[in-house]
Amino acid sequence: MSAALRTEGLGKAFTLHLQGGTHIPVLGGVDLAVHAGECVALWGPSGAGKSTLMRCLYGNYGAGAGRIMLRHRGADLDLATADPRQVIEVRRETLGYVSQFLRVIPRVATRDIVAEPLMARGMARDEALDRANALLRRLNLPERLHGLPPATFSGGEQQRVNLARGFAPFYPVLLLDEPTASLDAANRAVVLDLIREAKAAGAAIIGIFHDAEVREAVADRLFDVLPQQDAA
Ligand SMILES: Nc1ncnc2c1ncn2[C@@H]1O[C@H](COP(=O)(O)OP(=O)(O)OP(=O)(O)O)[C@@H](O)[C@H]1O
Repeated sequence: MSAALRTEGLGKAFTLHLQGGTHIPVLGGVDLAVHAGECVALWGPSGAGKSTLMRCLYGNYGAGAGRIMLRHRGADLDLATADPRQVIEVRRETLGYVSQFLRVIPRVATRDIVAEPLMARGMARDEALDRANALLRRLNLPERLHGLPPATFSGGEQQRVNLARGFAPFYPVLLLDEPTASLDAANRAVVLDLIREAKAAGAAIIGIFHDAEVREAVADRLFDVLPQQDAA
């Protein structure tokens, strides 16, 4: 069976235009393949490029080299060369991303932020809000907060809003950047269950998990991200 997501020779470097054009190679020759129902943990020292790889996979950073082949609508699509319209469609249907920090949309209530990706797929508003509230409850976010914009929420509360939004629809490929970093033990356990359920439903998951307990609980294998100076 073909991988849900695979990279071929993926490379990424940054050029610091304000620092005399300093060139920083971060990723080179990355060949990663993740299949349905498995969770791969990115592994490597601080600064190796794990978050950069995640952002390339989601299309937030353009790839400098190589291909990012995503199984989308039954065919392989190269995200490295996909046009913006395709990227929007891919993010709606196939590829989810729970980043470390919630990007707060001013004045939008928490339950609407969580329900939005469901409605984008055509779910009726009432049903989407029910699912949003249920997930927020499961993540122990107090009911009184569901109707408020999350701008003033604590770090852990915002992370749970982000998680509820990321797990609300089923994504065949899900990227998780430190999904439990700001959470207490009880909520960490809920997130582990959500990850296990997504895997059981067939999601291919790529994660950065600094917490060893979390990593050992959900990751099927590690993928080494090597600092470029070491890899050269
Ligand atoms: N937008 C950017 N512009 C310039 N350099 C960047 C940019 N983003 C990341 N880098 C550099 O790329 C390297 C890899 O950073 P990245 O955040 O991907 O590492 P990481 O493996 O996720 O680290 P950590 O485990 O500490 O979070 C670092 O040297 C960082 O300074």
